[in-house]
Amino acid sequence: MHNMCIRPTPKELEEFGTPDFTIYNAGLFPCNRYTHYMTSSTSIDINIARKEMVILGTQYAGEMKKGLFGLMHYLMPKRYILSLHSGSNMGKDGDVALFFGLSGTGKTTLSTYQNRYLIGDDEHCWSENGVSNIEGGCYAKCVDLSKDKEPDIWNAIKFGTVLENVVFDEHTREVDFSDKSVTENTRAAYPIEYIPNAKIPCVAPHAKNVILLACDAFGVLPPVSKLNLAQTMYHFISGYTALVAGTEDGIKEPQATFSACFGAAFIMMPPTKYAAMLAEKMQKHGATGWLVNTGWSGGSHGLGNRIKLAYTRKIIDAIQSDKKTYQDTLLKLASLFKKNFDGFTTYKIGGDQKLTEEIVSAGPIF
Ligand SMILES: Nc1ncnc2c1ncn2[C@@H]1O[C@H](COP(=O)(O)OP(=O)(O)O)[C@@H](O)[C@H]1O
Ligand SMILES: C=C(OP(=O)(O)O)C(=O)O
Repeated sequence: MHNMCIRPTPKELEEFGTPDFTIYNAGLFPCNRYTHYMTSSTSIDINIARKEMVILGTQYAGEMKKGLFGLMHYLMPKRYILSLHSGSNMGKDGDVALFFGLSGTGKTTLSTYQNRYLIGDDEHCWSENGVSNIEGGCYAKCVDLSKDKEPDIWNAIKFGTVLENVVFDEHTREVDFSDKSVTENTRAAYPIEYIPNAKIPCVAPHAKNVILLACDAFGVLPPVSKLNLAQTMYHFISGYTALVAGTEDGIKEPQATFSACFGAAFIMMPPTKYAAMLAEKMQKHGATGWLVNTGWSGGSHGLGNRIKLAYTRKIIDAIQSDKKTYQDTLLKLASLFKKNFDGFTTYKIGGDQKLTEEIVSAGPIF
C-alpha cells in the first residue's frame, strides 16, 4: 500500500500532525460471519464520521486503496471536484485522456504507454484546475505479463515493487507470470516513478478525450464508437462490461455486468450526480467521448478472440491523432464523390424525381 500512496517527504512528515483518516487492517483476522447482514468472513467497514476504516478477513492490498477511493467519492464532490474511476495519460501537446472502465478492461494497460506521459492508472480527480492522480503508484495485473506486450510494466517490476499472489521458483526467485494457481488476480504494486515517462507530480490539464472502456464478451460491440455528450452519459451511467476471470472471485466465464459510473462499489451518491458533473466538465472543456471495446470480436467469448492489445493501442492512437489532417482528407474525398455524382443528378432515376433526390441526399453531407 505504501508503494501506491503519495509518500510525504521527511520535511512533510515532521509537520504531519494528526492523520485525516486511519485504516485498521487486521487482514488475517476474519470477521464474524454470523453478524447480521454478513455474507462472508471478509468485511471492509468505513465510518466517515469517525474517519476510520476496518479491514477483516482479507489481505488483498486492493481493499485499502479502493476503500479510500470510496471515501474520495464522498469527500470530493462536496468540494465540487469530480472523482473518477479512470486511468489517465497526456500527449506531448498536453492533450489529456481519461480511461474509464471496470476491473480488467484496460485502464492500467492503456494509460501506461511509452508515447504518452502517465498521470495515473486508476483513481483521479477532475477539478477546476485540471486532472490529478489520487495515488502515487500503480497496481498492475500481471497475469500472463510479457515484456513484448507491456514493456513499461515489465520493467517496473524491480527492487521496491511488491508482487502479490504470484508464484515463483524459491531457488532462482524467478516469477512465473503464467501461474494462476493462487488466483488470476496477481498484482504488481510499484511507485509511479518506476514508469519512465510518468509525469511527476501527477497533475495535468483538463481532459480532451474521455474514453469509456468496455470488455464486451458477446462480440457485438464495435471496436470503437465516437459518442455525443448524451451517449457518453448513457454509457457512463450504464457502466457496461463483461466480468472476466480475474479480480472477482468465482468468475470462470465472462458475464455481462453494469456498474454505474464504472464504479458502483465506490460511489456514495446517486450516479446521476457524478454524471452531471462529468457532462458539465466535458462541455466546458470541449472533451470528446468514445466507447472502446477491449473485449471480444469475431464472435462471442469461446468463438471469437479478444481484440489484440496492439490493435486497441492503434485505435486509441487514432482517437488522439491529428484530427485536422483526417478532416481535410475526408472533405477532399467527399468533394470528389460530389463532383462525380453531379453528372447523374440531371437524369431522372426511377419513376419520379423523389427517388433521384433520395439517392443524391445519400451522398456525403458537408
Ligand atoms: N485489447 C486489449 N486492451 C486492453 N487490455 C487487454 C487487451 N487484450 C488483453 N488485455 C489484457 O487485459 C488486462 C487489462 O487489465 P488492466 O489494464 O489491469 O485493467 P484495469 O486497470 O482496467 O483493471 C491486462 O492483463 C491486458 O494485458
Ligand atoms: C484494485 C482493483 O482495481 P483494478 O482491478 O481496476 O486495478 C480492484 O478492483 O480490486
